[in-house]
Amino acid sequence: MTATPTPDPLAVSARYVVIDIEGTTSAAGFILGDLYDYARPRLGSWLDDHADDPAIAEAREQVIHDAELASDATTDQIVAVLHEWMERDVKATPLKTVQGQIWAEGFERAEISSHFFDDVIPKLRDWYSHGVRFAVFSSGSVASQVPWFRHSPDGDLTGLITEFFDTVSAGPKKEAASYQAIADALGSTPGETVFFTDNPGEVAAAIDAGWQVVAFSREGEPFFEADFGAAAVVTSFDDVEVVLP
Ligand SMILES: CSCCC(=O)C(=O)COP(=O)(O)O
Ligand SMILES: [Mg+2]
Repeated sequence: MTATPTPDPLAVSARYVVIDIEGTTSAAGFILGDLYDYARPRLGSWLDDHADDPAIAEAREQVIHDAELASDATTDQIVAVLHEWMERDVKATPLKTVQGQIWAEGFERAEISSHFFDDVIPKLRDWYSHGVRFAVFSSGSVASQVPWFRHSPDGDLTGLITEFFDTVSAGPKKEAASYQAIADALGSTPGETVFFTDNPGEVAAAIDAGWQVVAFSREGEPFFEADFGAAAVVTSFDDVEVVLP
């Protein structure tokens, strides 16, 4: 019997691997299920109880602006917009700010936990042990990214992550300038930095910034078998081998 040859892993030479979360390290269904279900009924009271927090006040103003609500819009009106964005998984920064604070409290209370595909954590640990360093760039706010990695099913992973970036600290994920800002913050060059993501728009922006990109096409995820343009496409972290330059 002839054995089916195992394709060689995709070889990537990089100092920094910057990772997206939803669709790349973790299932969209888990985030849109467990996490969204946790946030949805808590949005209104969170907005009211934290009205003095400048980040929440700004989020409120941004929703009013983006959804063209009246300047004196009620909390219920704002929550209706947030619910509608959640329905469509719109990656709007004000939504991510409010969700992120709610989730951070949920993780702290052990009422929610995170999810990683089986192939992810062993590879993060292996590459880290060989000197590769990691950063996160997600639409989810840094306030939620940190506990997401701290409360993984395999323990605290935050020691593996050099820095966390979101759309507030780095900028929109579909703009090349955001990737330049991240490389600058990491003290890395675009050429020695690789972005792992599932989103074709993010693939294009990172390539525009001169980064290496690995596109994740995972079965069951929103961008499975999408057109990833010039990027190398894989289905799992097991399909990749990252080595230092
Ligand atoms: C930190 S868990 C919540 C992640 C989230 O809200 C999100 O929108 C993730 O989107 P990504 O940019 O990682 O695809
Ligand atoms: Mg994603």
